[in-house]
Amino acid sequence: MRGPFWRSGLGCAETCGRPAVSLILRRRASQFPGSRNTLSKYDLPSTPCRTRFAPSPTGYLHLGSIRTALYNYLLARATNGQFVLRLEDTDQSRLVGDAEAKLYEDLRWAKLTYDEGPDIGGPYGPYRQSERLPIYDEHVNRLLKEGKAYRCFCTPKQIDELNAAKTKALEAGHHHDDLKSSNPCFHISAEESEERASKGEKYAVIYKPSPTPLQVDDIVYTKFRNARPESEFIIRKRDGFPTYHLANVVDDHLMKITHVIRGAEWLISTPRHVDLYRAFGWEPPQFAHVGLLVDKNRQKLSKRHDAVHLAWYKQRNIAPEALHNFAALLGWAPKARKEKTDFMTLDDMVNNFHLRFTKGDVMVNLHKLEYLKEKHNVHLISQEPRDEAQVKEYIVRPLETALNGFPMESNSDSTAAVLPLTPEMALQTKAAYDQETGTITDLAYFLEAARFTTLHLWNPTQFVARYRWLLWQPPKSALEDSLRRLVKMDSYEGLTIGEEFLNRIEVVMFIRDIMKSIPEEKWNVDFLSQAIKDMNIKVKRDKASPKENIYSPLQWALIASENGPAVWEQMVFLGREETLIRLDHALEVTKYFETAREGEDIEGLGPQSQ
Ligand SMILES: Nc1ncnc2c1ncn2[C@@H]1O[C@H](COP(=O)(O)OP(=O)(O)OP(=O)(O)O)[C@@H](O)[C@H]1O
Repeated sequence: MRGPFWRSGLGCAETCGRPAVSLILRRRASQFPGSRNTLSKYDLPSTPCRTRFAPSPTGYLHLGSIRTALYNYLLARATNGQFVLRLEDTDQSRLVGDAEAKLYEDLRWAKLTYDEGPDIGGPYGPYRQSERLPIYDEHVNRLLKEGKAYRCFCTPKQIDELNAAKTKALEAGHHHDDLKSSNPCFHISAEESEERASKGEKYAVIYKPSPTPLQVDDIVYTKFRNARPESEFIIRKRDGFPTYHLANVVDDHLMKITHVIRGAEWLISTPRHVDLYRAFGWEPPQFAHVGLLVDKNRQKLSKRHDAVHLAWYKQRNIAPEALHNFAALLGWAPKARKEKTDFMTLDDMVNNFHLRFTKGDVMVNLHKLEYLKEKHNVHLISQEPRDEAQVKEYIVRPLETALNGFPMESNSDSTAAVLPLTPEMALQTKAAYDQETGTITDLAYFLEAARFTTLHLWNPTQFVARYRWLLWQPPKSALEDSLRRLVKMDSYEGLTIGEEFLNRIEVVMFIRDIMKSIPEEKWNVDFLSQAIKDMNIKVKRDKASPKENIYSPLQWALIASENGPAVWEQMVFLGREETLIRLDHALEVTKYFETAREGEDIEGLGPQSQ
């Protein structure tokens, strides 16, 4: 439905007064006049602030709205003030059934506790706008009585016709301002207007704005004014509900809100709000219009555009604390340099809060979320005392789920086994992870692996998949598979297959023999790294083959992969006993394949494992 001509064309002004974002997004921050910051505005007020988060229940919370909620929460907490939740449910046509219940659930999950709200009440309730209609009526009547607004009895059809006429007139060269009050209802006398309303005729109420553009003092955008005076705008719709413009002004005033932190899509409408404050003779609150969070197409994250809601983050096991850091840092940063690199708790944020927000849209990059998730994990692990419930929820449980997705091979597994798995080979596994119950029995073991592997715990599935051979499963079937592939090749990296087999057998035997001579007490990173480097020099000197380093065959023998953490780190992690078992096993299995290959019993090497 198109709106009447006297509306400025701002979004769904015809239904609720909420702006269409695309219009606003095209207007970049740098285009806003008077955008120089003044420092004092960034400091926190010395008196308690009352802030509010006022979503509409027309969908679920997303990153953009939760960040706004967080900033308001932080300001209230940082000044010992109050954080108010208000439900802006005046756009009845867009209500989503379970949005309100979900809002409470999401805010609880996000740990953004509010002091007053629709579900808990408070001294300035009700906090659901649909329950405040008499309050808005009272204020609309006041503006009508004072001649600052007038009733429009036009039907939607008439409004469409008026709009069409206005478009035509503009096309014919008439100036926008000349047509401002060409609404016929503007000229209806106060008596007639009263009478028609009292007879039950449906009407909207239109505000007559100030003839000169008004200035907004904004913390982020400093002094802002629109180039033109405001067009007339609706403050009460034909269905009796107020538009956003009226409701937010009346509510913020009556609820004694001192600071309004909201998305920059509202900046352009704020002169209207300031105009209304003036009309009522009220002092406006302090505004801070924060940059919009946008996706890679520069589209505002919004319910209208199906931005991913909080459930997405919950499903990915993102802790609220990680989300706080992620959301807060999109357009704000703590003052102290050191803290920028640290993981912040909600309390840290409260203690470091200030009002210096960045201007302009902020594009959301989810990679940073992974980084913060990892930081949160590190925070959980290193915290003293540890919050065991959180460690369980965000580290242990996801790891167990990942581990259970990769069941350990058993001796009776006939799909891969050529050589029997000795019981000792499952040594590490049994100690750290109980496959029977699917639970981790030694978390420290996994944390240690996460410490020295490059792939951290933020993605446990990848972590476990990549390091399963190192973590809890000897690389038996993987070694066999790689050899099975090798015997079917003609050559391997410049060597014949026979030379490659010989090379592996020689190198692994050489390493194994030296490793066996290293006692337990010298089994540490320093000693092993030196020993392995020395071995490598020796092999390079003695062997004239192109495969003159020991790292690749060694990695392969230990974890059936040529990539991984430094081999000495792996050896220390596995321990002396397990390392020697693995080297023995790699040697045995390579010899076995070499014998079969020489006897050309390639097909008899057993079925391929998955
Ligand atoms: N992408 C965003 N960036 C910054 N602030 C946002 C963003 N989305 C919402 N907000 C702010 O969060 C608060 C609540 O938003 P609201 O419930 O209207 O969500 P919305 O997604 O903007 O909804 P709609 O799609 O209906 O416009 C408002 O102050 C709004 O300015």
